[in-house]
Amino acid sequence: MEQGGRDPPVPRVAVVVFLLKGNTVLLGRRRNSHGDSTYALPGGHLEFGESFEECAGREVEEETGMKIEGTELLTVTNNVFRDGEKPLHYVTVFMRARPEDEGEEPRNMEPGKCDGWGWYEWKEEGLPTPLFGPLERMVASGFNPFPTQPQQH
Ligand SMILES: Nc1nc2c([nH]c(=O)n2[C@H]2C[C@H](O)[C@@H](COP(=O)(O)OP(=O)(O)OP(=O)(O)O)O2)c(=O)[nH]1
Ligand SMILES: [Mg+2]
Repeated sequence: MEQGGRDPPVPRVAVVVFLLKGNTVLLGRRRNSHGDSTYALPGGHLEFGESFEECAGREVEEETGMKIEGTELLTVTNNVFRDGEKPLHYVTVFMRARPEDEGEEPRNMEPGKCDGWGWYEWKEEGLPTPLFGPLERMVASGFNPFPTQPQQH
């Protein structure tokens, strides 16, 4: 049985990636029983024995065909979804990374799960709507996935 369908249900670990290019992030419109039609980051379930960095690289490649580098941990959030058939609970690990090849464009490798990928500026006017709940809450909290500029002395 799929772990998410366990009875009683258990929290699962997801790893998702802010893939950064210039001042944009990569988002795709979800096709899924929860968060359907909302814009979300590439990512998925942490597999047994995997590091966060390995999971990030694997999920981005599976979903977009792109290889990533400079993968770093940003933050973790706790997310309960009640919009689908069954409630789901994820501890979501947010990473950031850059494309290995900045000139490469993402491909929609899993068209059943995503309508397609695009680069969006990380500011309220630049982001598509609706955003996936966990992402929406991060925007609302003022979270910035970009590296801060080194202090000028
Ligand atoms: N893809 C994605 N998942 C997110 C985000 N925020 C967040 O909390 N999650 C959580 C809820 C998702 O159900 C969970 C797993 O990601 P997913 O739904 O894309 O799973 P998937 O089909 O790619 O998983 P997999 O079987 O390929 O491992 O991660 C996000 O921005 N993007
Ligand atoms: Mg996914």
